[in-house]
Amino acid sequence: MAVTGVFNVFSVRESIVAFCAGRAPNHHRPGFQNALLCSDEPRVKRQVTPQVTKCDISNSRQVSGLTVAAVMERKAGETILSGRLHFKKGECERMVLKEIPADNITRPLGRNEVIGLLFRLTIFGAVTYFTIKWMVDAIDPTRKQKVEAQKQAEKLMRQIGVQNVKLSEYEMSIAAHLVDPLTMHISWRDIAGLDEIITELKDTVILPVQKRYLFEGSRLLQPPKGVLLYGPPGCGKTLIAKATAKEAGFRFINLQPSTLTDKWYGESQKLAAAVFSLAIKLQPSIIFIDEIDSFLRSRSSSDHEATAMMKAQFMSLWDGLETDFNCQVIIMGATNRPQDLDSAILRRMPTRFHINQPSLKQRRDILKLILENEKVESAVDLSEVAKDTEGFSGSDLKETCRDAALLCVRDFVHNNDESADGDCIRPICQDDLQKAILKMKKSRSAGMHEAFKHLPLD
Ligand SMILES: Nc1ncnc2c1ncn2[C@@H]1O[C@H](COP(=O)(O)OP(=O)(O)OP(=O)(O)O)[C@@H](O)[C@H]1O
Repeated sequence: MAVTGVFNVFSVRESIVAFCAGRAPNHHRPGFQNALLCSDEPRVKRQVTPQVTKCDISNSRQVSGLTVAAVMERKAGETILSGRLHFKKGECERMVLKEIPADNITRPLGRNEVIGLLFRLTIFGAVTYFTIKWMVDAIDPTRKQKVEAQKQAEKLMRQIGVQNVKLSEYEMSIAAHLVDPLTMHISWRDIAGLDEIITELKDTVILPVQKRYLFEGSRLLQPPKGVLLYGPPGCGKTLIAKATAKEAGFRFINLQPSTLTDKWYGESQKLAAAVFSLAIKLQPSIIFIDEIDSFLRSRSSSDHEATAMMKAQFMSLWDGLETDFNCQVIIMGATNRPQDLDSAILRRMPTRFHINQPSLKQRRDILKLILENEKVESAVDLSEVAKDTEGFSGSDLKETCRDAALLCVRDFVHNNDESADGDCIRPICQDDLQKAILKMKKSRSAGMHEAFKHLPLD
């Protein structure tokens, strides 16, 4: 077996020693010394010349596999010999030595050497960086989720016609929550009984963005950067936010607070920053945060450090929007519990709309809208239904109408041939609506706990 090695060998005056790289000359291995001309014997000394081609090394196994940088100095300060030694078992096969002027060792590095060194360092750095990144990616439990989000985001960006906008990895994961305007069919027409709020929203939020030229000269008349919709559940807050985005032509980022809670330290802050940078890149845009109280509730000492930092960062990024007068990004929050919101957040949401339980007239309007395209008997008195649905939210009214319509289908299925034409389903009558109202009242009074009491727990 041939053993190839490059060795450091140097002589101090008349004695020649060999050493492994990184070892002091006098700490070399004995075997190495024997093999590598590291003796004061005249025979060996003679061999350390460029002319020597053969050398007996009985102990070569000790250096097997060792590669050592080689410098050989015959007489201190005079000439330096460097060479590559090739060993076969037991003997030195070839020894090529060439003379290097001593200056070459002490002179500063040349331009090409520096470039070469930098090149090697760059390659080494890049390889290290990508290896570490690959390892971190491999052990990241949310990686699959991130890849999915990225694909979804790319698809949505194409759908909303956003091109040539470069997004970071974090912005991509937020972009997955963009709402495709094509799938957003909500308009003002789909909201009943909230005309006053809609008019106010149009004037305070949409107008300053749509007719910017009217407001350009004034800092006072800028669109609000924060809008809060508050009121009981199911009364149309989300509906209003979506319709605002649709009617104003804003891009709509439906931000789920859970998106910002990442296991990895520091990731949440990067994601929070990405929400704002993405919204700015896509402006005019609305960042909609449903149940904003769950995310930006009053800060307390029991808050996790990462959560507290993320909240603080969210607020400071929000302030950034406030100071940029050309920025067309609005944060719209919806909550059922405004009292739980952090006061610093409330201050940033000066434009507030209270969307309360619908009044009698509002309920009538909502019922009319919900049943607009359904088959309803002409004798149905919606005012009567509105009276009987005191305390119902818009969502309850919708559910009631759905139940009434289902009663018609059920009747049809039980009393008729299923293969018959769907046109035979009878229209909704007053009685259906009354039954549905009763059912809804029952489930409302029972409450959630009662409703789930009898469900098995597993
Ligand atoms: N004013 C309304 N006009 C028409 N439909 C309404 C109205 N209010 C509520 N609805 C119906 O109720 C559903 C739920 O409304 P929405 O999601 O906007 O309520 P929300 O106030 O955001 O509720 P939550 O606080 O639980 O999120 C809507 O999809 C819609 O069908």
